[in-house]
Amino acid sequence: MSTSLANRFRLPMAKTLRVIHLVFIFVFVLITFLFWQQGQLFNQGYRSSQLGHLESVIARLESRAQYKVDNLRYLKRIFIEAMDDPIFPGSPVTPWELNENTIQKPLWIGELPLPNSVTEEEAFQDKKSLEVRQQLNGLRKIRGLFPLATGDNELLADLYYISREGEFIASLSKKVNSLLINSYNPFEKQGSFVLASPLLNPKRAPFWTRQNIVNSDEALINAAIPVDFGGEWIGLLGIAFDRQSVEKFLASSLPDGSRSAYRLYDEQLKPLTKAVGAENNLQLSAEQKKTILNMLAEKKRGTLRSGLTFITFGKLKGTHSILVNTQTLGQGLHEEFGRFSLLLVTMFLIFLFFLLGAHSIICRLVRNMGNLQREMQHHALHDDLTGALNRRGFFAKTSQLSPNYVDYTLVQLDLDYFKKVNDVYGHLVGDNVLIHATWRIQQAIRSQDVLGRIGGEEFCVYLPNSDLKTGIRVATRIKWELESSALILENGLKLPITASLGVASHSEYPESSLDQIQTLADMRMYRAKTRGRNQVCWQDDADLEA
Ligand SMILES: Nc1nc2c(ncn2[C@@H]2O[C@H](COP(=O)(O)OP(=O)(O)OP(=O)(O)O)[C@@H](O)[C@H]2O)c(=O)[nH]1
Repeated sequence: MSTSLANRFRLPMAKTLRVIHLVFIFVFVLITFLFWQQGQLFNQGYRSSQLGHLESVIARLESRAQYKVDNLRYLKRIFIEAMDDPIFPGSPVTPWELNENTIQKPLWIGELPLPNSVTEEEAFQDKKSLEVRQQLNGLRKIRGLFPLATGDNELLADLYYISREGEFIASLSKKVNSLLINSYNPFEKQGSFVLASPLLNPKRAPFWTRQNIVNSDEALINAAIPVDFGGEWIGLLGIAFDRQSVEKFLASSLPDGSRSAYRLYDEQLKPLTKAVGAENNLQLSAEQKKTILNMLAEKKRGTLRSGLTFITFGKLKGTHSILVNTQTLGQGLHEEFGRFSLLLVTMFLIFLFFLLGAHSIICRLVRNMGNLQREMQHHALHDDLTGALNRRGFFAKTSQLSPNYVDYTLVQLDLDYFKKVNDVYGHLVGDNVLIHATWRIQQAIRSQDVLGRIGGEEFCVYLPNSDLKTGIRVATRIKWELESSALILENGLKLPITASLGVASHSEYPESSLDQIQTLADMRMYRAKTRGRNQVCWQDDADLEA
């Protein structure tokens, strides 16, 4: 089919496909936007739910911390009252309390490596011995309360008292004692003691401190309250938490069924505990720490998405610590928001699958329809036997071409004695002669020339940009091509093929239409027949008679 004819059918199909692509792109963008919007809502919901969890843990931690501080206040009162308690007036300090081997005992008296510390012997020989005894009375009284503080309430387990002069340290457990001693740094003069001074703490309020433990990464968290007696600051009453007890404390504050990992950090984001809750060994990177600290400088709580991990963080009041919650994608998917998000993603994928499927089916249908249409068009314009243009196709094509070419020439040709071929050898051989003749004619013409089978054994060749002379030359070449190539039959017999040709050119009658030129060529072809066949005729009767 010629390109212009083919284009007539290709263009609408390309246009239809373009419209289909656009419609599908529009649907895809619209639905993706709706899913994205829904995803944003889920995201916001997830953020606030994570913040809500964090808030609840922070609230529990703060209330537990407050509870401990309230108890410290209460114990301080008992302690001071007990110092004046006449129950043990002037009672001697029993030797086991002074013996260093008694360190295993719940109430241990030892010596902190304070500069200018007073030795035990000195403490009980000079005037200070009374004061020491008074303090021991107070501690005995508090110790009397220890049995009441068993079970879940571990408040008193890590309770300690340090006299201001560092003469003794006393607590329930040997572990806390040794941690306190190890965390003590005489050169820094102990943060707790500085913060307990009346100058820095005129209200004598409880406070929290963090002490590094020498030769380890661990730290001790202290809730402490200054103790004053007789108008003088005499020591510190406190509760010490080592890492395990802080972790226990944190774990007991987590909401039931939490799928997140919580970790407590100090103000510089140095970890105070291991991760507690759902297993998650995430280490905050330097970049993440920087971002979190920057965000915390502006507000108390925040969230951060880091890869597949979601981080929520918030400051704790009073304790100078930061609680960080991390949730991995896997952990999040077990929660309600995670399940909804998974459902949303699955629905989107299903939608995408169906959209792509529908798009491919519709495009295939349109292409098939286009191909079918092209095939039908091809059949409508072409001869099935020879593949050349049929009468309709030939005139459709040449009438399209002729306005572009001022001069054109037509060669009309008719095979000679074709009826005989059919009659003698049968129609099949007749068909083969037609196919063979078409092929031979095509050998004799140029690619821009148009060949059509316009009747049974009748052909017409359109020669664009050609005058009569050229037409005669081409017609003679066709005649020669046909007569010089007989069809070889199955039995080896050579079947000669000849044709009578009539040539007419538009240049002869410039005012004539294509139909008129074709009629003229046809008349000349008949003249060639009557003059004996197998010849080219380009003249009219008048010319011949002349
Ligand atoms: N095998 C075959 N024969 C065809 C086809 N189309 C037309 N014919 C036959 O072609 C023959 C044409 O015969 P005529 O018009 O008498 O022409 P002719 O026998 O070639 O004689 P002249 O043209 O005078 O030389 C007829 O017998 C048609 O049946 C075709 O597609 N296949």
